[in-house]
Amino acid sequence: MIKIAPSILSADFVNLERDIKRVSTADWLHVDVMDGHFVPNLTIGIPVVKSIRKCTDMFLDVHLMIDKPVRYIEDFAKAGADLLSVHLEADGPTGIAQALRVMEDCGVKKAVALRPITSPKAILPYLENLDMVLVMTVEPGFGGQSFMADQLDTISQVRSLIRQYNPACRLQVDGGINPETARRVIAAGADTLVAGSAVYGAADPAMAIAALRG
Ligand SMILES: O=C(CO)[C@@H](O)[C@H](O)COP(=O)(O)O
Ligand SMILES: [Fe+2]
Repeated sequence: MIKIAPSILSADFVNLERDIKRVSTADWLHVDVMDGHFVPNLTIGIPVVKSIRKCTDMFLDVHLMIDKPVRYIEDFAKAGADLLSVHLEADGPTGIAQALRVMEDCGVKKAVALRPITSPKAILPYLENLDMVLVMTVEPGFGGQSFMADQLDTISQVRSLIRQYNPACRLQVDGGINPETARRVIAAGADTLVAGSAVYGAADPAMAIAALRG
């Protein structure tokens, strides 16, 4: 079952509540948190997630593009995140394992994310314990970038590891997703699609969400 997660990075932040309601036909809401260190951009943090939680019942999928994320897992969980993704490049193996343990203790779903450069095999130490793997199909940091087709092979490899070690784990892709790239990533094994500009750049976001489902 394909899930669509519009990224509010492409929403109008002055009218965030209105823009969240405009994507209510989607399955999840994707929230991009950037710290200006792990990626060269600053976006939103804990207080905004807390406010979003008050204005929607949608599943909040929070993509943490921050260094040493273990420091903030509990805060994001308390703010109302349903799922947290931590980048494997954002800390050493001990820090990542700790972050996943805190997620478990807080009762949020657990995901790891991969930059395009990172080998699919890097997920192996964690895979059996994950709810989702996020494969980036652009360099993290900004919305509106072009899809990196060479990531299709990474998606296929992650899908085969998931099949082998944890078939219930979801496979999310993020970056440059539109109806055409959606078709290609689904064929490669993705089941959860993030889309920012393709949804919020459309005159009718509900139609754009339907188009992504194929
Ligand atoms: O995590 C990120 C960017 O780092 C994404 O979630 C983007 O916000 C997706 O935007 P589009 O590529 O769909 O415009
Ligand atoms: Fe994202």
